[in-house]
Amino acid sequence: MIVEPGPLLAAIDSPDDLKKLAPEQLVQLSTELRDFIIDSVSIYGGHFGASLGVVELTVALHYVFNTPHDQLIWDVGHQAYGHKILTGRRENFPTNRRYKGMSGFPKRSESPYDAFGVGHSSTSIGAALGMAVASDYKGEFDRQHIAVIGDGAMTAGMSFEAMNQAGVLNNNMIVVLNDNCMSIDPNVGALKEYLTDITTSRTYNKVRDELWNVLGKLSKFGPNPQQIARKVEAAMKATLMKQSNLFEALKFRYFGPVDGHDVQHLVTILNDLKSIPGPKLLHCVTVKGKGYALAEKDQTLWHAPGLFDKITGEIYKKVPTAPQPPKYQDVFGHTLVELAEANDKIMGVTPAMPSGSSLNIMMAAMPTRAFDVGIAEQHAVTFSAGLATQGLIPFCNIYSSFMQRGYDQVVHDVALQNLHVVFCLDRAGFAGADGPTHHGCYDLAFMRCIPNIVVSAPMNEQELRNLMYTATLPENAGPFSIRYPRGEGVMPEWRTPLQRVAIGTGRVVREGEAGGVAILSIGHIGNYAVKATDALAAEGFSVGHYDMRFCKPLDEEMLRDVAHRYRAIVTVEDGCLPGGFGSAVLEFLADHGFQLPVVRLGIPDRVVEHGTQDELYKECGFDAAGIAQAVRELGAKVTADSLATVLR
Ligand SMILES: Cc1ncc(C[n+]2csc(CCOP(=O)(O)OP(=O)(O)O)c2C)c(N)n1
Ligand SMILES: CC(=O)[C@@H](O)[C@H](O)COP(=O)(O)O
Ligand SMILES: [Mg+2]
Repeated sequence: MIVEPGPLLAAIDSPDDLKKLAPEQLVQLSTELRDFIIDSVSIYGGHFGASLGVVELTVALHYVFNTPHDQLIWDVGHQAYGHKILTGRRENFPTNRRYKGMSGFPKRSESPYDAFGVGHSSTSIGAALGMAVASDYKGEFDRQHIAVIGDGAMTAGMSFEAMNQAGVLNNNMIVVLNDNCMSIDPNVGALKEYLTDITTSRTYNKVRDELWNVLGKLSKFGPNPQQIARKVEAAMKATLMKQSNLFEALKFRYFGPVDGHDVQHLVTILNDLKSIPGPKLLHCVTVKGKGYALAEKDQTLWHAPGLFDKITGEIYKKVPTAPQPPKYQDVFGHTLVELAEANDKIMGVTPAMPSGSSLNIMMAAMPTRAFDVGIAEQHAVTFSAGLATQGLIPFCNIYSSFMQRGYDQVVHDVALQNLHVVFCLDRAGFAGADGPTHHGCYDLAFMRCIPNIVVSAPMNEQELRNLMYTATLPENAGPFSIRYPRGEGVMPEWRTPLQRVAIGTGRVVREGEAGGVAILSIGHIGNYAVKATDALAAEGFSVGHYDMRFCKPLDEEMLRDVAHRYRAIVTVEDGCLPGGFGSAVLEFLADHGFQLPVVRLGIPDRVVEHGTQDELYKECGFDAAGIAQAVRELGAKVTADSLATVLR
């Protein structure tokens, strides 16, 4: 189905076309842009509420600034659909987030208007500052640098690290704070409360009105940035000094709060800000999901709802014909509550992903024992370390790719002190449509090189439950990592009794013929190996399959048996090949003098783009067909090699 743009939007192929419109037309354009986003996301999917909330901001920013010469950086980038539509990519929306199609996030290789590649949050201010400093260094003093950042993303340390530097430099940059009081779930923390206080404070509203009166009068006398800036400063000092302002304290000039849905007012303000030198912050108040009533009402559900009927609001779900396996995240959420009911030391921690991780189940059941710490992965890890020093057992649940942010804390705060923190790394392996920023490729590799830590991955729901239980036992009171992928497992009946797993032991899934090929897998991807061995068995090819379960410590006894029994090994992991599980197996074999051939299947050493998980497994050769083919080829090779040896 083709989504038809309204007449004004249809005429816009780039921001140059937008600039031909009269300011009064921007309201109509915003309506058309919003309709186009609603139509497109309902049919093709993607992130929803965030883009609806910044429609007017997007129009105003591209109307006022000379993009891409002026650099516009979207934080996270899940709100940039309007930006993509106005910058020549309207017709690409049928391919949004699809295999080989348009990325769901701004991406430098996709468009010159995408000034910075994003997906992870809280990078925009630092990137904009770097660009601003570079512009000044190169003598490009006419360039503007604009970071658009949400109130959720603002809570991260990175944002404050960047503002801390920007505040004492005089580079030309504007931070647009898009404050909708929401992260994916409701935003949390003292900063959120502070922003709400400013928004509702009478003093600030008075300041805002006075300020813009001053600016309005000044602009009649023509553009004289220094003069305007000095007068604005004086006006602000007179009023703002009466009440401290966090951003002012960081030496940003603070403007707002303003209505982020008043497009014409935004145009006026942004035009004024253009001529004020130095770091500035414009605080815009917006509504996530604006213009689609259901999305305004349940903002978490409509953050990324999947396909839906835009008239009825029905979100399409597959109707199951038989009991379905649960999502791993839900097995985590329910099992954690079950464990915590039996053990009062257990706590839960998530950096801003209560719904995505299903920690919200524990937050509802045990509000004093489960914490959303905001978008703050580093802090989530160190906070967990602090809890652990006091004898508690925190389950710190972080998406694998976001854990990249908390790596030093895992090493320095947890592992070096051998603290009992359980890391549950959700979305490990290919994330799917979110693409390379969100694929959890590296955790097996970056966890297994850390001393003291146990690195594990369950092949199914029962294994996840058992590993979680095992991780709480006193004999395992050190760092313990459990990784599992996005989506469903394989066991509709998953509420199995909790059983202890011996650390560093694998499971025999299928015995193969001696002298043949063995598959060693880790984690959920082992289920694809099961399909491969079934297919091979049907061809009369007997293959062994071992679910190794632990990447560290490896099951050395099992590896020795395998190395003696089989003539070749295929390793399979939904993680990067350099340094990952296959590498660990190779290290073991080399260290112990085994010389059998090994083929490693996993995520290659290149950027793998977005697509469904199955499309990406196939592309990288470790879907069931790819695994079976690797076994056939290796089997044929070792047979040919041994024949050649006999003949020699
Ligand atoms: C480092 C990191 N942690 C977590 C996320 C997941 N995430 C994506 S959007 C989002 C909420 C962002 O809230 P805000 O910046 O206020 O934007 P809004 O969705 O409200 O427009 C979160 C937690 C992420 N992308 N990056
Ligand atoms: C933009 C972002 O980082 C999140 O919205 C992410 O897309 C959520 O991923 P899940 O859908 O896997 O929870
Ligand atoms: Mg927000």
